[in-house]
Amino acid sequence: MNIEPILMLRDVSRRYAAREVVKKAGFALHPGRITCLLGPSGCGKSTILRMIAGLEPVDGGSITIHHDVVSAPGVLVAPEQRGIGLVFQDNALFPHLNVRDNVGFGIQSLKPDARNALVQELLARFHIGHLAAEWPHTLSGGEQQRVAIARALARKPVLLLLDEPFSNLDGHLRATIRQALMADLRDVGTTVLVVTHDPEEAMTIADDLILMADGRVLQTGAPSECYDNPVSLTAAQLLGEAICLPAHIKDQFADTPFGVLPAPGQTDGNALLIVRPKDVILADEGMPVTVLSARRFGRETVVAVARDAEEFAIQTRPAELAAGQVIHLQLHPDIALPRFLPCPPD
Ligand SMILES: Nc1ncnc2c1ncn2[C@@H]1O[C@H](COP(=O)(O)OP(=O)(O)OP(=O)(O)O)[C@@H](O)[C@H]1O
Repeated sequence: MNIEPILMLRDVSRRYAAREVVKKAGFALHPGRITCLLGPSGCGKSTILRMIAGLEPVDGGSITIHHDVVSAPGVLVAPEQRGIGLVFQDNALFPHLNVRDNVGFGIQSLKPDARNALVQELLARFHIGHLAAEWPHTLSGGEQQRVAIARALARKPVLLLLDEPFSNLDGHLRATIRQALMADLRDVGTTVLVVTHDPEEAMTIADDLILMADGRVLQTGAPSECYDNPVSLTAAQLLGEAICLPAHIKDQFADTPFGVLPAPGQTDGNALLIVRPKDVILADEGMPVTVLSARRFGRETVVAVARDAEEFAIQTRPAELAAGQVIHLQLHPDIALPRFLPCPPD
């Protein structure tokens, strides 16, 4: 991407006592884009967010906003001087202020008319104008979140950080609230970094993804690119089920349990074939596997199968399958190029 990044992390590390919890992490955030930082619990996501916000120092590497170094060993620009908005999981509204005053809290230096106009604009933009005189404790989780985000945006931050923003919302409302809120944030054009451990959430809302595990950034890129072309088995599994099968590559072709497949540009030798469950179909002939169980979910059946010592799941249309039955699998004809990883993968 040619556009100048708003924020850059270069080789950022963080230690707690002797334990390094963020290890040479690097990525860039670009203006107006929604980026999701995805990784399992404890992998260092919140620590990265706190370092970006200036709430913690870095032990190694640097963070720049536009071209200014805001964090480096011995450098720590104060949070309020970074122009970054941060909304935590609990939203942390001021309980003694109504919605209007919560939103206007950070802009008291503005003249009253300008302040009122901006608050009105944000209340309308985030569909909370009717709640202006309400107290935080009377609001639903989703409403509180809109107030917290409007309050953060009132200071016109260059970047908005959201830490697990949807984790407190009820399951059935979550997707609807998420979709509406992200649409509003897109309309505002703010640059947003969202921390989540939910792959579906990340795939749904992100323009750009950052995949993390064990303190390291594994991969950055568009969600579809990360999903279809994972750089490692760990990266593949962060975004959902990945089927991993042995392959042997020779002269740009791979010998795999699905037969011989094209493998352009791949190095000769043992490799792993990585495919998504959606890329595998039932067929009359192909790779034989034994059904372990079959469970119907709506219009799909999830079939757990075993091939030698490997077990994995595939998705298929409703089919009568019994445990112990041998079925045959092929790769979906629409699959572009199968993905191979060097062996061992990680
Ligand atoms: N102040 C601290 N002192 C010591 N260890 C800490 C501190 N903060 C975080 N850690 C540890 O650092 C690691 C990374 O924590 P962090 O909160 O960044 O992970 P996370 O990916 O955000 O996890 P979660 O999704 O569960 O919030 C964890 O093992 C955590 O226990």
